[in-house]
Amino acid sequence: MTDRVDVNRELDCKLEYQSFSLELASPLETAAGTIDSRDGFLVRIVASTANEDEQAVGYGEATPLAGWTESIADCEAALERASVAIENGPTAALEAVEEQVAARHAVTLALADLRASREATPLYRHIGRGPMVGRVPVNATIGDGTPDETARAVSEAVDRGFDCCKIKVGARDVETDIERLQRTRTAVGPDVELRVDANEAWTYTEAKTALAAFADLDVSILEQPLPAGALEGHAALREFEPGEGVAIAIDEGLLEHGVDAICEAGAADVLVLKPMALGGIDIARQIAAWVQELEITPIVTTTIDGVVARTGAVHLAASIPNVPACGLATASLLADDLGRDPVLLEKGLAVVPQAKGLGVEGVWAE
Ligand SMILES: O=C(O)CCC(=O)C1=CC=C[C@@H](O)[C@@H]1C(=O)O
Ligand SMILES: [Mg+2]
Repeated sequence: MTDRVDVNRELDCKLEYQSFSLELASPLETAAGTIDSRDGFLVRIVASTANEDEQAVGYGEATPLAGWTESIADCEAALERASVAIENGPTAALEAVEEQVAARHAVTLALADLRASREATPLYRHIGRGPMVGRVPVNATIGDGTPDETARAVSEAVDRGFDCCKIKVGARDVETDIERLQRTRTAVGPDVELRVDANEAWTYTEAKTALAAFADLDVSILEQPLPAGALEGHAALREFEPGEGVAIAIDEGLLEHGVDAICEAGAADVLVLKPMALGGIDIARQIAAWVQELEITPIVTTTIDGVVARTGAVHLAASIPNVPACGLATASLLADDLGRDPVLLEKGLAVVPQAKGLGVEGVWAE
């Protein structure tokens, strides 16, 4: 992506940030704990350009998540440094947030939004230079629950038009998780794609038990069954015959090991890309292009973010050729948001904004 290098086009940039706190509509229960609110920073970069009458604005979002990114305090300190450094141009601002992934996500997104807006191009075409894309497929995200609650939640998502659902597992014993998936498969029939995400909860033995049962239930993807460190274990699960047909996805492990080590170990069929945790949509996009060449499938997900980061992730997904259903339908998990959502959901598809830049408006509190 050109943005990683050519960052000094704007003159007289100003970077400001505002803090926010968003409650979830109902807490998302996972094996790694409960997510009940999302606190972070909305970033705005305003640039004057060589043409004196012209002013361009870009928005970014830094929404740290414990265990995935820097802390809120470190994120704020990085944004504060960037707000000073930007007097010396965008490169200096980027250097100030280089080590803090959520802060870097916000600054790079704001710059990309600003530049795409000035080009009068939707963000996904600015970053990908690819064809027009109208929609990207998305999955519903279903938290932990009893077998009954799970079957009901998935059925409701299917009624809302989703044909792919990702279910959180690993918070209960493996037998109960298998029962949850059995009950769900019976309720929704064979045509709905079911994925599961264990968030590192299982031992190798537990993962094998689950995998064999999930193969019988036509589960398509098992995400991060083992601790992030267990690359060899994930590689062995890919070869485990009773689990054939279930793809193994790495999520947390990508942050710990990087792409090279995962490929070398043969640990993944699928990589989950969270731009907030990776340091920006530019980095996530580079990883997507790289792993597609190695026949690993990239999937984009949010970290349950506000509308600015979520829409950035939708543009990222739209810039990746043949991307499968992505974890981008997370707006409804929030009770409140930073502004109006420009991304409509239609029958399990996110409608990609075609306005210039991100296409997010009215988020800045004056
Ligand atoms: O992928 C999705 O459907 C939505 C995003 C999602 O599941 C997650 C977001 C943030 C933290 C995690 O618990 C979780 C994940 O592990 O993928
Ligand atoms: Mg995951």
